[in-house]
Formats: sequence, structure tokens, C-alpha cells
Amino acid sequence: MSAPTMPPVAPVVQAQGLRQVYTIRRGFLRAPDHLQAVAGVSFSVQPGRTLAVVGESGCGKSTLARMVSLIESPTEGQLMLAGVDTAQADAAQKKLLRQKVQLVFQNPYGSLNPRKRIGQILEGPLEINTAMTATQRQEKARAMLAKVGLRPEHYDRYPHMFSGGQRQRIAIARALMLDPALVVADEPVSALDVSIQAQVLNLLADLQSELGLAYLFISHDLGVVRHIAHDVLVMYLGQVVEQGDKTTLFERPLHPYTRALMASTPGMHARGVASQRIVLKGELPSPLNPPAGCVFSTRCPHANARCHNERPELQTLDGRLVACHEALTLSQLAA
Ligand SMILES: Nc1ncnc2c1ncn2[C@@H]1O[C@H](COP(=O)(O)OP(=O)(O)OP(=O)(O)O)[C@@H](O)[C@H]1O
Repeated sequence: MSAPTMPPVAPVVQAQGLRQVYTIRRGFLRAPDHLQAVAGVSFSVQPGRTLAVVGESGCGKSTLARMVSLIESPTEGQLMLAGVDTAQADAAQKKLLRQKVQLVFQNPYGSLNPRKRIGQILEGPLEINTAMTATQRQEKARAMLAKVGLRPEHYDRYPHMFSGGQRQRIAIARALMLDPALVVADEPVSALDVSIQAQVLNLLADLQSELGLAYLFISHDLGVVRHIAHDVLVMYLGQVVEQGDKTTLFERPLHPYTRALMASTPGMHARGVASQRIVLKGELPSPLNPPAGCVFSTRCPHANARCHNERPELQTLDGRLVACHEALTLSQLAA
């Protein structure tokens, strides 16, 4: 007897060629500059899965997060949320989509109103967006406190009475009050002590299994990503340089930039030639004046004349997408 085939699960988010270009004006007499913060990024995330977006500061991670959370509209590209094309959505649909996507930030203290008790903070989104009664709101807030590992008496306390890890639990609880399908977490554990980081990551993983949440997890820290991600998208100067499932990418990274990020993360070891350390040298080029060819060519030890002149396309190789002229050679060496 053949195994039953599972019906395909529709992605919570599907992005096709997302691009964000900022216009920077410097006085009346100068022509405006154009900064491409995100240069055509495509991905999808299914319920219960985590896509991590990694890269150095300034590579476009937060811009991507703002587009997916509907805070900013892309300059170009298509963004589908829960099967709805966000560019075609009317105001009422957008309001519903905004409930389906919730954000968790790096600094929970900055996003929690210090004058409100935790109960009020959690019930705020319900008050604005639902017709629930005060009793129903309170019940849901108390249940959510328990779900994120806080105690019933915390309901009446203020944000300053909590530790950093507890505050991040509160921020996560607030994000879940409207039953989202996708949580965009922008460096959610970067401000926490390492021991606390693991607890918050475990909580996120437990909530994902329980609620079937999809996560877009933004982080510069591959050590953290290794624990939480199913799929990984590596960005450099607004471009995707490598994208695939976590195991493929971290066991046999092909792009020299992925290898450099791994080399700078303690405890991450790739196999074969991919294990040769690449140390990142030099500064990140200005996004206002990116290199003509491969965006990574100015810092890449494998760069040749072609790399300096011709931008590599993302192509499928060894079970992942990679944008590197030397990827085939590197993959043969790694085999
Ligand atoms: N509103 C804006 N106007 C102009 N430029 C912007 C704007 N927002 C971001 N940028 C620029 O776009 C590029 C990408 O920024 P972004 O914040 O998305 O990167 P990041 O990878 O999230 O970095 P970080 O971790 O430091 O936040 C940077 O060069 C940044 O200066």
C-alpha cells in the first residue's frame, strides 16, 4: 500500500521579487540618490516553519521585515499574505492582514508602554480589533501569560518590574493576542544574555509547534539561527546570495559570504572545502554605490575579473539557490 499523500499546505507568506528603493534627497540643488535596500527577494514560508534572514547590519533585513509586516509597501514585487495579494487588498482586508502578521522587536522595553500594566498591554489589541467583552479579554490575556511561561500575578505588574527575558515573553504574548499566522521577529533575542536567549528560543519553538505559527526570523547571529530556523536566506547589500534549507546551507555552504559568516560564528563547522575559513576583510561597500559586478566581490577571496564586472544570478545548485560565479567550482571541490 502506498503512503497517503498529504495535501499541499498553502504558504502563509509568499514574496516574489520584493524590492525597496529609498530616495535620498540632499538639498535642492543636488539630484536625489537612490538606495536599493532590498533588491528583488523571493521566498515563501509555510505554517509551522521558520525562515531566517541573516546578514550583516545594513544588508536589508529590517527593510524586508517592514515590507512583510505591511509597514512599508515595496517599490516593486509581489507580496501575498494568507493567499491575498497585498497590493490588491482594500482597507478592510489590509486591517485583517495586519492582524495576521505580528512583530516582535529586539528591544521589548521600548515597545511596552511603561505606564500600563501587563494585563492592559495584552488586552489592548483585543480592545481595538475585536468585539470581545472585558471578561473575555481578561481570560485570554491570563491564558496567554501562562502560555508564555509567566505567572498569574504578573497580570497586574508594570513592564519595569520584569527582567529582559520576561519582557520579551510579554512582547511575544502581546504579538499572539490576535491569533496571527505569521510572526516577524526582528533580532528578538539579540539584547538578551546568552542563557536567556536559549529559553526565549525554546519558547518560540514550543509556540510554533502548538499554534502552527510561521516565523520570519531576522538575525545577524548564525548561532541563534542554527537553533530556530528551518530555512535560511543570506543577504548581502540587499541581494540574496544564498538560500535553502538550514541543513544543506550550514553543512555545505557554497557562497563565500555564507562561509565567512559561519567562520565568524563559534561552533559552526562546514564540511570539505567549505570548512576552509574565510575571514571577512574590509568594510561593507556603501549601498549608495554598490560594486558593479557581484556585490560581494570587493571582499571575496575567490573574486576574479568576471565577478568584478558581471552580477551573478541566483541559480539552483546542490539543492539550494546561490548567486556566485564560482559556486560550481566550489561545489565540485566540496563534493
Ligand atoms: N527609511 C530609509 N531611508 C533611507 N535609507 C534607509 C531607510 N531604511 C533603511 N535604509 C538603508 O537601507 C539599508 C538597509 O537597511 P536595513 O535597516 O534594512 O538593514 P539591516 O540589515 O536590518 O541592518 P540593521 O541590523 O543595522 O538594522 C541601509 O543602508 C540603511 O541605511
